[in-house]
Amino acid sequence: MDLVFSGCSVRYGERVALHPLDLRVQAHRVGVIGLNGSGKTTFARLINGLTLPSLGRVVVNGIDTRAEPDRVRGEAGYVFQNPQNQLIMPVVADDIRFGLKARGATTAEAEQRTASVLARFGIAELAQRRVHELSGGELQLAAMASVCALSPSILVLDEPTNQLDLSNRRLVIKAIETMAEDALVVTHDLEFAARLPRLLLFHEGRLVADGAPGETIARYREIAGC
Ligand SMILES: Nc1ncnc2c1ncn2[C@@H]1O[C@H](COP(=O)(O)OP(=O)(O)OP(=O)(O)O)[C@@H](O)[C@H]1O
Repeated sequence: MDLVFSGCSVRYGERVALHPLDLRVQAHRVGVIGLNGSGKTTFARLINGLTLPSLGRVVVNGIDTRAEPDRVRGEAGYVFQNPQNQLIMPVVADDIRFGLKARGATTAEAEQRTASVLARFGIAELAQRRVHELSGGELQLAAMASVCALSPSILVLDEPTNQLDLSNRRLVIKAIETMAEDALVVTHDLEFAARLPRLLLFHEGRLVADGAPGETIARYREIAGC
């Protein structure tokens, strides 16, 4: 991925969620850590134009998020913190097909790509399952499959291991670590963060560290006082 943030800030009324940020991220994998409310999700949402900067600009693989919102959504897929809010159809395979057809796939293409992405994430048996009956890990994998079906170059994942048991957590981490797409992961899971090559640390809406996991997590522990 090649992300360029230039003088980029986000305000919600009087509240500054992100102070002016100048940053370039050229990486295959990057993690984002920080305390609750530090600006991680705000930062992540800028990448596919879900949030637009109040000032400045964000350019993702050469695409300006404000100028070309549709293109940037195709380039960067976003997996939400609560995947049950993301899967809008009641049945897993229908949700994936729906997304593909909404982007112009024929019925045959949608069938083929749905089967292939479910197989890729090892969840072919979930095709006909009802979304609201899935476990947390199954839901997370289904949401990732649904986004990857649309062939983004970058996947932005907001707390993908949140509330997963050890076994589902391992499955989801493996899926992220082995995917060909670039991935930017917002996480409170420091064991997982430590496996990523580069971490960004946010504090009170500012980027306060950017580097290898050891030093960045150490800085985070100082900030958190533990
Ligand atoms: N839509 C919104 N309207 C008003 N304030 C918002 C909105 N979204 C976020 N904020 C505020 O912006 C700040 C940063 O929020 P953000 O969600 O980016 O933090 P975060 O680091 O992702 O937190 P968490 O770890 O709790 O998910 C917080 O003070 C939050 O209350």
